[in-house]
Amino acid sequence: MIEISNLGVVFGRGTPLQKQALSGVNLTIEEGAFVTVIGSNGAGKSTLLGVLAGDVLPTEGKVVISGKNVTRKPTADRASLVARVFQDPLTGSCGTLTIEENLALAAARGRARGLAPALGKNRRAHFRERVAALNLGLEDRMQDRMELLSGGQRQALSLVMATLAGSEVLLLDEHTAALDPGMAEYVMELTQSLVNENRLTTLMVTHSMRQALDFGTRTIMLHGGSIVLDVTGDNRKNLGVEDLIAMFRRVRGQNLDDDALLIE
Ligand SMILES: Nc1ncnc2c1ncn2[C@@H]1O[C@H](COP(=O)(O)OP(=O)(O)OP(=O)(O)O)[C@@H](O)[C@H]1O
Repeated sequence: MIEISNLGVVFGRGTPLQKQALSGVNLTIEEGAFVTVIGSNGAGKSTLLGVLAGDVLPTEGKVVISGKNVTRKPTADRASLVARVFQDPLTGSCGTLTIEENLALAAARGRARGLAPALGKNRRAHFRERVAALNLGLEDRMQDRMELLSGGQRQALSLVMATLAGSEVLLLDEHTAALDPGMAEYVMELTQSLVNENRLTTLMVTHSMRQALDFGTRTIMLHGGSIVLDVTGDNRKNLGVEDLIAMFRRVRGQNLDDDALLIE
C-alpha cells in the first residue's frame, strides 16, 4: 500500500528557475492496485514516480510505502520495496554487462553490498528459465552484452529484472513509448502477467489514452502538479478515450496539438 499525503516538490528553490512540480498531492493506493497515470507534458508524472523511487526528495509531505515512512529515504534504502522501468531501455540496465550479469545485479538490489550470492549453477539456471519464459530466444544469449539487444528485448528484460528482488511496487515511466506497436503490445502483455504473478502495486505513466483505460484498475490525471482526475470502478469502465481527451482539453483550456498521438 502507498500513502502519499500533502506532497509538494519544488525544483530550484530560490532561483529564477524555481518550479513547483507537485503540490498538495494526496493519494492512497491499495496493495495490488494498478494505477495508470496520465497528464500533459510537465504535469508532474515523472516527478511523482521519482518521489516514490527516492530519486526526488519532497519539499513537503509524507510518503509511506508498505507501512514504512520512506519520505527522506534515498533510492538505495528503498530498492527492495520499489522497482522502476524507464522509457529509455538503456536507462535501467548496464549495456556493457551481460544479460546474466544484469539479472544478477537486479536480484541483488536492496541487499548490502558484498552480500549478493555468487552466480552459482542454480541461480544461472533460474535466470535462464526466467528469460526463456519471455519466448524471445534470449536464453541462448545470456552471455551477450545488453547493449547488443533491441530496445524491445531490453525492455522485456528490464521488466523481469524489476521482479527479481521481490519489490512490492512497480513504477513504469512510459515504458512502451519508444517501442514499435507490436513490441509495445508484447511488453504490455508481459507487464500485465508479471504484475498479476507478483501481485505488484503498480503505477504506469502513459501518454496513450487507450493504454490508460485498457490496463489497470484506476486512472489518475495530473495537471500543473496536482491530481485533477481520479477514476476507478464503474466510472472508469464508462469512460472512453474521447472522454479523457475532452478532460485534457478542459484542464488545459486549449485544444490538443495532436489528438491522433494520444489515441493510438
Ligand atoms: N530536476 C529538475 N529540475 C528542475 N525542474 C524540473 C526537474 N525535473 C522536472 N522539472 C520540472 O518539473 C515539472 C514537472 O516535470 P515532470 O518531468 O514530472 O513532468 P511529466 O508530467 O513527467 O512530463 P512529460 O510528460 O513531459 O515527461 C516540469 O516543469 C519540469 O520542467
